[in-house]
Amino acid sequence: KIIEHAGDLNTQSFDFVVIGGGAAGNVIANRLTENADVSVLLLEAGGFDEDDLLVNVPGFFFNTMGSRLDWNYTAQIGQNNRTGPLTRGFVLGGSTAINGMVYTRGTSEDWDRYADLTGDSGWSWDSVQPYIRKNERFTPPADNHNTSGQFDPAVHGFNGINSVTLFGFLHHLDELIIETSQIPETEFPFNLDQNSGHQLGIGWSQSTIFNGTRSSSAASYLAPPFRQRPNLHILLHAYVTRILPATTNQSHSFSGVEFTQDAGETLQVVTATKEVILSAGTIASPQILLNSGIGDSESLSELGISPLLHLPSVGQNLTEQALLAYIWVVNSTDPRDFAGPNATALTAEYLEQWKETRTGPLVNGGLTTNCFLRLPDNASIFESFEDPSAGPNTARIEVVFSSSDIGMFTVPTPDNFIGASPNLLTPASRGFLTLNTSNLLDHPLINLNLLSSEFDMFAMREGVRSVRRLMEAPPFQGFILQSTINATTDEELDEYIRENVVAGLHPVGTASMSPKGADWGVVDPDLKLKGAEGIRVVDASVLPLVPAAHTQAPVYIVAERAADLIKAAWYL
Ligand SMILES: Cc1cc2nc3c(=O)[nH]c(=O)nc-3n(C[C@H](O)[C@H](O)[C@H](O)COP(=O)(O)OP(=O)(O)OC[C@H]3O[C@@H](n4cnc5c(N)ncnc54)[C@H](O)[C@@H]3O)c2cc1C
Repeated sequence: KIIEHAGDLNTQSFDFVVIGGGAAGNVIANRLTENADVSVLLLEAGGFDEDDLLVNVPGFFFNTMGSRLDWNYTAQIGQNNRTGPLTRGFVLGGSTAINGMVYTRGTSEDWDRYADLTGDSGWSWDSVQPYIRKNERFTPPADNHNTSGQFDPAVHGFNGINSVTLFGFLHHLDELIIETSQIPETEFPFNLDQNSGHQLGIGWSQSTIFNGTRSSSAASYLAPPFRQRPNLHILLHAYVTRILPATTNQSHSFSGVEFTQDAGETLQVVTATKEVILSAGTIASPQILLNSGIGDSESLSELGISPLLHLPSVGQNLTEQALLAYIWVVNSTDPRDFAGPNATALTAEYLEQWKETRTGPLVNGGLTTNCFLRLPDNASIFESFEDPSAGPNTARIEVVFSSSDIGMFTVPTPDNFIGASPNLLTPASRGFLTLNTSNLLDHPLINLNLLSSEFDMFAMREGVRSVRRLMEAPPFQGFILQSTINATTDEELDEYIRENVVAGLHPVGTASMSPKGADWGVVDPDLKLKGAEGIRVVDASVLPLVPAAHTQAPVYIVAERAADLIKAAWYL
């Protein structure tokens, strides 16, 4: 059950303590408590309100950024000395309760590369198929339209826990995008299902939405029948500060979890008799490890933290996608087609419709169509750079379309507009995260270091040019009135990009998997912390490279497999 005060727990000892109730943590909590003999305590720093409209109404997701549901981290962008927000969910459900709901698994090449890199064939595309099915339950869209020709049922699961669906409200912009994909010989061909392992081209987007309502990991994996299990305890407002060694002389065996419910005034400790599962996400998981003395010993000592385990890769290899908002002024007076100046007034009307029937413009998530692109494979940049994408069927750029995204953009003009923005999916640049102070409650220092590689700058420039070609396609004639980026030369584009690039909000890699015995990485392919007993990391931080995808589905897949690995290790 869900409780708010540690005093309401009737024991301080559990088989497993899971830190963080986000995408991964809630999968683990659910799967381990399938066995009634296993006790699990899930500690979540944020709160939970099942009826929160900000969470439940898919069309409100842009408003979650910077809200009470956001950790509100600030990160170094890595260009022109700029800083920017790095939104992460601060609520049960984690970032799945505030994200854009886009469901993309990455390509078969992405997963096969994970298998190669870690030396564990269990991470290959073929091997993770059962975990995709355990997670996914494909459901009809909110408007119950006929979906034939919009996805391939053969590559989907219909019996998993988390609902995935197609758009429930059709935008004119999407009609134009799909029309473009039907043009013979087009550079942007139609792809029936971008989650088949082959993602290139234009397709209908899939989203984690059920019956017009967001399906977060809390709504799905912690739905009432699961959260009512007597062996599952969920403690809210529990901010975990450190993981503690089992005894003072056995410093590489960990079992204690320290947390506070009163902003650090008092610290409490619970014990995991089997394992601590760290699922606090790409930012907080390495932060908790560092706070605990697990990281680069020298820099920990400099901060006054006693090093317990020397793992220099903790917080390194931070890999984040780079997004450049690209707004287009459009010739349309239909308020459903764009994020226009009347958005606020319309929102009230749309919300009434949503409340009454779970239909209307607010039932859609962040994307209703996707476009995944390669860049020219014969470009001279490849003479000096290895391709950072996973292979020839994996995109380098995604065009992020936005139509009725009320609240996302500060309206640049009084005109009506849409977004078609390049997102660099497979960056070569790497950032890092370190502690700022030894204060356990301070935010860490996050440097995303976006576009620091010359390859990434090249890819983003070409991404802008690809978007321009797309918007010049015949179906958009008469609809698109004006581009809001005037830069054309490489130099002009670079300057515009440096000034405007933002975080793609899919960071991974700060507690990376690597082969057993490797001299880099933080966890083994079974997600156990290297050189330690009693800790496993299960969340986006373990992905050694970012997939060419929005990251929630990959994290669900990792967590579903992790649950099986844990069960196998303990014969559960
Ligand atoms: C605004 C936004 C939009 C996004 N859009 C999409 C999208 O459309 N599609 C997609 O696939 N992905 C999207 N993502 C990314 C996706 O949501 C994440 O990759 C995924 O949720 C990561 O899962 P996780 O388990 O690693 O972390 P999270 O889901 O972030 O969960 C971490 C949990 O740990 C908790 N926690 C952190 N620190 C502590 C602590 N010290 N003590 C206790 N608890 C703690 C957090 O509160 C949170 O609940 C988006 C993310 C954001 C922020």
